[in-house]
Amino acid sequence: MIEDENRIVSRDLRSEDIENDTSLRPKWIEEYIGQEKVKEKLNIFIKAAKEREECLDHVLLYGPPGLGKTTLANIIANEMGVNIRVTSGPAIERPGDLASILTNLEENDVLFIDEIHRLNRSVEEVLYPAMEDFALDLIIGKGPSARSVRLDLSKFTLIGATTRAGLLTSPLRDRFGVILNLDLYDEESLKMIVRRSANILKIGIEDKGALEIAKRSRGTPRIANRLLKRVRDYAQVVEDGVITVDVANDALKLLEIDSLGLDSVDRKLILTMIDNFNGGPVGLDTVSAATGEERTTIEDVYEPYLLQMGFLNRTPRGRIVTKRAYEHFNIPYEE
Ligand SMILES: Nc1ncnc2c1ncn2[C@@H]1O[C@H](COP(=O)(O)OP(=O)(O)OP(=O)(O)O)[C@@H](O)[C@H]1O
Ligand SMILES: [Mg+2]
Repeated sequence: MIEDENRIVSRDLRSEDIENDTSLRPKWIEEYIGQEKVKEKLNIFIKAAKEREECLDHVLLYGPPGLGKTTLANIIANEMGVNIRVTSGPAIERPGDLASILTNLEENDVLFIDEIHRLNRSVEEVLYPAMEDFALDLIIGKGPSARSVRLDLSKFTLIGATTRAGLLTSPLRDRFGVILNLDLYDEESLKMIVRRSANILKIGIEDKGALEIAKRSRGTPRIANRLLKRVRDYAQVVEDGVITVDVANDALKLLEIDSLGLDSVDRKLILTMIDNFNGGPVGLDTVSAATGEERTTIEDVYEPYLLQMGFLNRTPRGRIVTKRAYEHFNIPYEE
């Protein structure tokens, strides 16, 4: 995903997050905050699979970046008591690469494929029999003498992650027994995530300070953790170290994050739609051309939050800016 590296509210992974992501990542379902429906289902499926001493059915996780898909894949492997092998769609270039990963899995292991929608077609075709029959179909020889040989694989659980389930081809999507949708987090869950992270990082924080960070995290744990670290810097240098609501407010103001967590790109999207298209309806491709932001980036990264905030409506005729958005930006709204 192409995005400005400096965007502090970007949901994408940045180098500073790598340390964050590993130390702050919950390891068990119990520690995983929010996403109650997802956890409830997983708890049942995991318990049932363990009782039958079988591996878990293949799982597809989808939702915007930074909501905890990678975290959940690791949790599933942990709860099942098996190894996890991590890779990603773009990293598996040829069918042979996938074949070698698959033949090296041990019984019941988890294979996690991030960005699974980016697998190329020839690689994807190797996955079909692997997922369905735990088998690999190899072609031996060339031309008229070529024949197909079937190789058995150990049973394994494939966990795929993607931003939108609709990006997968239907034969691939149909082979997942469990499909779980991660939603943006509510304020209360994000506040708990901020408090948990502060505790791990030994940062003093007041409840209202945590809430202030939660409110501006665009429903995304990765952003909440990143803001927490930046606010900590501010608290340490300018104040006496504890994150109070005032410290949080001052620090976030300095970071140019508005009261709802919107940043310059969000503003550009909404204001372009208002100024150039009278608030819509306007098609996504037109918005993309007018703002210079990629269509998929708009769809996967910006829109989910703007929709959740009730700033945008999706209609068959295109996107429409709502009255709420006009009010937030102090622009008169004409019915
Ligand atoms: N439910 C949660 N409770 C506590 N922390 C969470 C939760 N979900 C995510 N996090 C934290 O948010 C960060 C990002 O999560 P993760 O890397 O799993 O997101 P992702 O969905 O895989 O993102 P991407 O799509 O960019 O790969 C991690 O550091 C993790 O600690
Ligand atoms: Mg991830």
